[in-house]
Amino acid sequence: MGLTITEKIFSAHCKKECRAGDVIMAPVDGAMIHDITGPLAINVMKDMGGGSVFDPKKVIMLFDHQIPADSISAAENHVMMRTFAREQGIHNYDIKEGVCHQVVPEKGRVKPGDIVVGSDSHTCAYGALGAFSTGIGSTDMAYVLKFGELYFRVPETIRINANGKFQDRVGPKDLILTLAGDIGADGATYRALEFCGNAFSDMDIPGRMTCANMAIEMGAKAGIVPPDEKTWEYLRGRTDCTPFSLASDEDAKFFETRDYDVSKINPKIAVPHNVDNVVDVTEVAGKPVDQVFIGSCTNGRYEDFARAAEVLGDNVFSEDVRVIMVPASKAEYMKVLKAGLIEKFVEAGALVEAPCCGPCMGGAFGLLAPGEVSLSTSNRNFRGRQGSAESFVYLSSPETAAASAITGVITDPREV
Ligand SMILES: CC(C)[C@H](C(=O)O)[C@@H](O)C(=O)O
Ligand code: SF4
Repeated sequence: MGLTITEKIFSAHCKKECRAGDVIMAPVDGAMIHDITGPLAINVMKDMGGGSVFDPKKVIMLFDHQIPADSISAAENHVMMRTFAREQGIHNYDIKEGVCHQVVPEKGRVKPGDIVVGSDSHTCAYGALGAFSTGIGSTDMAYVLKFGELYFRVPETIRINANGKFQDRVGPKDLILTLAGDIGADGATYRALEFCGNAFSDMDIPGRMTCANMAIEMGAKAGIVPPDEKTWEYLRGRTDCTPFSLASDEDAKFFETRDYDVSKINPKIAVPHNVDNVVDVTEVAGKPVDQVFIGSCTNGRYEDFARAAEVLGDNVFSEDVRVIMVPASKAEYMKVLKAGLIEKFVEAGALVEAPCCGPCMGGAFGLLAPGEVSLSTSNRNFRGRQGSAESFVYLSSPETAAASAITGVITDPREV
């Protein structure tokens, strides 16, 4: 019987055949730590005897959640991590580059076939580039920092066959929200999702990142798009790896296969307070919103802002809505700027902020008061996620967010 992509990646790293269900130790090709979970990982590594990290070139450090430091304790964490980076010879992107799950692929720190771990649950995002990447806890990260390997249970794979063409103003975020609603928040626990079909082969890399990013919202360890020419094109100039083929064998054993015709997918909304509480936008259209956030590692790339700008057209945003836009990285910010979209959005009434996680998890700014409603292009809508435990977060695509920011209520982007 053949092997899945996931089984092939682990087999290559362990230099023996690995099958779903095997518990193995595997070396990692990258380990990402950020300002929230990095300090604990470093302190536990020191408790384990400290010493040198396994390979400073494979440790990725950056600050993105509480930046610039929004408290004395955050500033102290940053200082502690900067000191560790200097002592260990680790390159620290500091507060300058943006959100971890945009910076890691953007800087060529992951490539197809890699195993990359990060002390952040959305590390599965790099599956968009054909890697097995997954979030781990800070104490596991301490072990990885010291030894460069970690134990894994090789996950079974759920294959998603998505074919067809999206309707206008419907796209990758609506597809991944559809999957979250169908599979459920724990429906893929400890499985790997594999994204196949021409909906993915036609999809650009940012769209694939949106989908892979949210694999964890179904409990999945990974969300992998088999590498193709688009993958290698994206990596050209970012890494020195030469293209190779990596795909599941046709006779590989899948835990489950699900088929989707994306032309039938309508704009979707995840309704508070669960990501798998997904409905067609028409079911909640007309609901007033107080704040619209376009950004995060899920939908903070130039392509996401271009989608929003296309819907905005010559309109302005509603006077009753606070529109907060945060590109996911410096590089993405510059693309949005050079395309004249910062000016367009500011003229329309938006507040455009420097790259960071921002309102996504109620961090440094953009917090909601009790009773307030946010429509967000991020990936989580748990109670209290963006502020008061009495506030409400709805999740959507950039297109739906832009349409709703114009009207002041949740709006089907196909109707503006
Ligand atoms: C702060 C970090 C631990 C957390 C995560 O792991 O996902 C955050 O990035 C989030 O999105 O909730
Ligand atoms: S943008 Fe949001 S989801 Fe992404 S890493 Fe930051 S807090 Fe987590």
